[in-house]
Amino acid sequence: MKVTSDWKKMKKEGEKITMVTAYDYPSAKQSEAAGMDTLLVGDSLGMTVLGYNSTVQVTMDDMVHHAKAVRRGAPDTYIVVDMPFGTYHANVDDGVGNAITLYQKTDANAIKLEGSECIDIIRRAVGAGVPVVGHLGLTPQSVGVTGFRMQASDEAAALQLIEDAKAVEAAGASMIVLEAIPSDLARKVTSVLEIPTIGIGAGVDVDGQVLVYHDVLQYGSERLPKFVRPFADFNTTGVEGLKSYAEAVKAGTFPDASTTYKRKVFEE
Ligand SMILES: Nc1nc(=O)c2c([nH]1)NC[C@@H]1CN(c3ccc(C(=O)N[C@@H](CCC(=O)O)C(=O)O)cc3)CN21
Ligand SMILES: CC(C)C(=O)C(=O)O
Ligand SMILES: [Mg+2]
Repeated sequence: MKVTSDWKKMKKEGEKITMVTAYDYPSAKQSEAAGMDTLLVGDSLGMTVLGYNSTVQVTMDDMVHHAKAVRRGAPDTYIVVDMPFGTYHANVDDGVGNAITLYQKTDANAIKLEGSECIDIIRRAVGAGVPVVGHLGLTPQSVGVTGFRMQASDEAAALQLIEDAKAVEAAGASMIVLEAIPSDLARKVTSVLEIPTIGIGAGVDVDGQVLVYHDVLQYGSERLPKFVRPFADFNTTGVEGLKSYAEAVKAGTFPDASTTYKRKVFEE
């Protein structure tokens, strides 16, 4: 299993970092079997597995519940877990307390929080021994303010994002997720930081990539963000499998001898 200090080393050696979200025992098991460098228990689980229209409804209890299942499915993989909306903005003390609670209850390797408002929380959480991952650009917990669209598209916003990234690094973060930003900005941020950048909709000139499990496999998610390339089609194969099952039941061909207990309990 990777440890927090490996991320900077991989960046230095130019080895790309692979990350995918995982939300439960089977997605974690598959991702570990696929050899992912790291898993993200993303608050996107609110949308992909709970059916909400944003991540804003996701609670601390939801994150703990799912992250514990992911740890059971991927005991030997570095796991990052998202701090959910509303658990780190009221004040610094509660934010640090919630970071510690989430880390301790889930046995994750790091927590992730969105934006540059929370520099003090990052510094104190890292000081308390909790590895932290930052997240800049499109920060979905602010969907009501920004919408789900590309961020930092003018020069002033791009320069601000570079300053924010430096501040997140200086506060002690060990990686930064860059979501939905122009690729030349992502390249610039990547070149000025020592910690790796993990892109999602940030182009190829970053230190690693993350995608949502359900987008990679086309599992339930219908409208894919622009930056997704699907690598399998479980929407099709899954529905085909279920249809075949229903047809076999209707036709009386399932169950058959091989799926039926043979023991007789009544005299003929
Ligand atoms: N399944 C899934 N995949 C994700 O990558 C993801 C989630 N869910 N939920 C949380 C956020 C939301 N994300 C998104 C969603 C859409 C765009 C997107 O490509 N939007 C279009 C249109 C935006 C508009 O309305 O103008 C774009 O071209 O930017 C980007 C990120 C990324 N995250
Ligand atoms: C898309 C990634 C970066 C995320 O934060 C999530 O899945 O919640
Ligand atoms: Mg998230």
